[in-house]
Amino acid sequence: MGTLIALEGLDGAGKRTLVGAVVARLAERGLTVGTLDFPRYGRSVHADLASEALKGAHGDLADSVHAMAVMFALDRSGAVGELSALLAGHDLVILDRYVASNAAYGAARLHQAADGEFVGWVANLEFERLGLPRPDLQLYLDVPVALAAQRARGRESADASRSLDAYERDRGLQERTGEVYRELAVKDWISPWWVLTPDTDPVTLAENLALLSDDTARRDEKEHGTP
Ligand SMILES: Nc1ncnc2c1ncn2[C@@H]1O[C@H](COP(=O)(O)OP(=O)(O)O)[C@@H](O)[C@H]1O
Ligand SMILES: Cc1cn([C@H]2C[C@H](O)[C@@H](COP(=O)(O)OP(=O)(O)O)O2)c(=O)[nH]c1=O
Repeated sequence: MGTLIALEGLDGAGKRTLVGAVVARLAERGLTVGTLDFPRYGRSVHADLASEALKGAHGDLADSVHAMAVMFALDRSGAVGELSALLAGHDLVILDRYVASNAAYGAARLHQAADGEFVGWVANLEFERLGLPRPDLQLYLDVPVALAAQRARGRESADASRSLDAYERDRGLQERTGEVYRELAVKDWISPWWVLTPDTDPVTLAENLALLSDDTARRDEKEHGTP
């Protein structure tokens, strides 16, 4: 059973880039790593509907914080089998966004904090009702909003398919989302969190993740007799 790690952060924080670098370092160390990105655009009708709504389609769908969160949650629900298979076949599984994205963005839209009603509603919906696996570790890539926005804009001009959506255009929302993420990290919401800085070295991060994966494997062996 692999170690499940979720990487979180604002739009343009550099999540995708960091996952690529860390996976390469872990592979060099001989570890097997599975990856999955949420939302699963092009593979999940719920993810596509949410993305289209953020670009102005589907009437007032994007106006509803809860309806948008349900779309993203149903995308993940459709991936439960795929996640189980990834965990069964790899030492580590790294997710680019997971349940905490729903918690942070939704709470921020509602001007709530991490101890507010919305974050509890997300945990109940996704971990209890939909039965999604809890991550062993959550990483928050803590990048200043201005830097993340600059990177997201740079990506937009390099790739027309990555045009900015309603959340990415809303600087206030990005600021509040960052605050909720930091609060989730401080309270170790659902599982332990590590906060990463913009200059995080992928080599050191990979070393620490390899150590964590060893610990998890040893714990599983002790508890269940299987690595
Ligand atoms: N450490 C970094 N230094 C400079 N540019 C970066 C760094 N990380 C990412 N970028 C650039 O910033 C943009 C957004 O990065 P990306 O990994 O796609 O972010 P995210 O997945 O968090 O939205 C990309 O154009 C990427 O090349
Ligand atoms: C996965 C997920 C994303 N989001 C938000 C974060 C982003 O602003 C937006 C789109 O996700 P994102 O990963 O940024 O997709 P893109 O490749 O289009 O940049 O949806 C949620 O609100 N809840 C979720 O569960």
